Amino acid sequence: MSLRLKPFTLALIQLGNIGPSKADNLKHAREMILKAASVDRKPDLVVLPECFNSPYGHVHFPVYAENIGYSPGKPYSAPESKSESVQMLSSAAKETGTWLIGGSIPERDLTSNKVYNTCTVYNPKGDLVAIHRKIHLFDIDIPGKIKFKESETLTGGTKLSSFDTEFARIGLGICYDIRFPELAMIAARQGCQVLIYPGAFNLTTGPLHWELLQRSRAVDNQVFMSMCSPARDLSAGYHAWGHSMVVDPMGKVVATAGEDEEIIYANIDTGIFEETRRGIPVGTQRRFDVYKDVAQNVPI
Ligand SMILES: NC(=O)CC(=O)C(=O)O
Repeated sequence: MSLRLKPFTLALIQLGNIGPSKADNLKHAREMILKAASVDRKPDLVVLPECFNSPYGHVHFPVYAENIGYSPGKPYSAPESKSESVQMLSSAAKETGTWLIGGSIPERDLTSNKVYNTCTVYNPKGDLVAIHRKIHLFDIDIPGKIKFKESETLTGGTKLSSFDTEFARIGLGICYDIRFPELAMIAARQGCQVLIYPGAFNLTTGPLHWELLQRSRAVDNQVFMSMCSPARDLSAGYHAWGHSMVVDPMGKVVATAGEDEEIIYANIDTGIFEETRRGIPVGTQRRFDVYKDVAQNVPI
């Protein structure tokens, strides 16, 4: 059963200065979380970008990976986690008294020794309440433009993830996951009104696809859709697109960042959510009797 969407304020931290020192990255992320929360109208939910504690690249993931003490099917525990990133995120959420989506970090599962690109989520008491392992790995090759193969060192997650707050049910994904509309549609059908995907598009795909995909997922599912990127750093090995964004259920961009480090805020308005669903009732007009072969895995 879906809980009711209530108005809330979302803050996206388009984090800059992500360099080789994990300690510096964590220190800077912590300062920015405190800064994001120290405004007159404190945000209810703060979000960090994909891979905020490590440079983004398959060679870096195993080197920066931390075990976060997570075993599928077992309860999460931030205070017991030995992960320095989890410790920092948990204490920052508690100190600010806000919900926190901790971007993503490379995570090592000690049982399998596999490495994942993992998002962790904290409530205002600092409890670790949700985890999302990036499901669709970013393996692309556009000749002369960009070649990237996360699967060289990462394993894809196998579970859909969402969490409930007092103001919304929120669906999670990470970056490339947005290209697979099924994930967003299932989340919406499970009652998520807001989808938040930490992400790091690049200078080839970003200009054409970053906004288009977010507006598409928002309109398809009549949800708020948001992606939070690192700032662009042309001295880094991977050049992130930036332009962290929040889109409303009508597909309107309600907040967007530039390329540099920046914190943007968006007021999530329940009126537009209800009006959109009432005015264009696609949620009740679907023809699942006609879409039978969607679930058949036939490559195109
Ligand atoms: N970095 C990603 O996971 C995805 C991306 O950059 C793209 O889809 O384009």
